[in-house]
Order: sequence, then C-alpha cells, then structure tokens
Amino acid sequence: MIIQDTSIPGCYEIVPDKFKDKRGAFVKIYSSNLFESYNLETNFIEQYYSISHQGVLRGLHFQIPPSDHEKLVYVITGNILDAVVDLRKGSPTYGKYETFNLNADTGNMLYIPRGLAHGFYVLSKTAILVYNVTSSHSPEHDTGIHWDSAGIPWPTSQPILSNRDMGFVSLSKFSSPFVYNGELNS
Ligand SMILES: Cc1cn([C@H]2C[C@H](O)[C@@H](COP(=O)(O)OP(=O)(O)O[C@H]3O[C@@H](C)C(=O)[C@@H](O)[C@H]3O)O2)c(=O)[nH]c1=O
Repeated sequence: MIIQDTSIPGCYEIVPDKFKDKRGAFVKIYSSNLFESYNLETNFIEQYYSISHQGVLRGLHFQIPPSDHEKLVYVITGNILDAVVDLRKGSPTYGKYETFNLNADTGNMLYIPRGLAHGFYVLSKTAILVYNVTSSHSPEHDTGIHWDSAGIPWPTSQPILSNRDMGFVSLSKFSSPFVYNGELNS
C-alpha cells in the first residue's frame, strides 16, 4: 500500500497492493498500523456506500463542526471523477480543488481530511463508492457547496443531481467554519 501526497495538504491518494491470480484478486484496503505511521486518523466509526448511474454527480459535501470528519473513499465497481475543494481558512490551497480518477481496477483510495468538500461524477455505467468516516452522520451539520462553483472541470454541464445538491450556495458565498491547523498529517 502506497500513501501519496496530493496538491492539497493532508489529503492523500492511497494505492493498495492488488494480488491477482487465476481466481481473481485480493486487495487490502486498510491497515491501522500504516495509517498511524502517517499520522492519519484511524477511528473510522461509520461506513456506507452509494450506488450511482452514469452521469450522476454527488456533492460537493462535508459536515461542519462539531460533526466534521475525515473520509476514506474508494470505488469497488466502476470509474469516477472524484473531486475535493479545500475550505480551510488559512490553508495554502484554500478555495482550490483537485480531481482524481478513482476506479475499481486500481482500487486507488482517497483520504480526505476534515475541512474539504467532496464530490464525484460517474464515468462508468454504474459506480459503487465506499466511505469510511470518523464521525457519525449528523443531518443538521451535513451540508455542501454548489457543485459548479469551484472551477472543477466536470465532464458535463448537465449532470444528474439531487434536489438538495442543486440548491447549495456557491463557494464564493459560503462562510467557512473550517480553519487550517498546519500539516497535522505529514
Ligand atoms: C451521508 C448519509 C446519508 N444518509 C441518508 C440521508 C438521505 O436520506 C440519504 C441520501 O443522502 P445524500 O443524498 O446526502 O447522499 P449523497 O449525496 O450520496 O451524500 C454523499 O455524497 C458524497 C459526495 C459524500 O462525500 C458523502 O459524505 C455523502 O455526503 O441517505 C444517512 O442516513 N447517513 C449518512 O451518513
């Protein structure tokens, strides 16, 4: 398993070892020992997954304090364009985004620190995205910014969206409660 820096401090792309043989493949997706050695959070307390059709865009989501959390995400079916936006005031990459192709073939994962908005667009016929998060779902703290307000080069201007996602404020109108605390995880 390789943990790689991204352009956004505290956000990592993780490439697991994939052992292929005549039966198929074996992939280890989490090691608390390795995560601890990189000072990454290990107290993942909720797990969930979504199933999405091609052309769906979910995001850009986050939970605000005190229910903010880290996310570890990976695709087990399909191929997505995943995106994060740094909302941490004082961060060297405040307001900036980065995109990643997450797919079931490589099994690459994204570790998303608290204070980043997250979303994705489904490139394949179907995509299943698995999440591990470090705090419980809190509907009153679960919010977002508008998917098309951060400059992310999405593959289409007309994705399939939830009503909730259509109504979020733009990044420029969002008053961020997140503060950058340095590179805690480096
Ligand atoms: C996230 C979440 C949703 N729900 C419920 C609320 C709602 O009825 C239903 C679907 O929720 P949503 O429409 O918010 O699902 P979705 O748009 O897929 O939300 C997800 O989007 C991506 C981009 C993320 O980063 C995730 O953390 C999460 O916010 O599931 C839970 O019960 N627990 C949870 O942890």
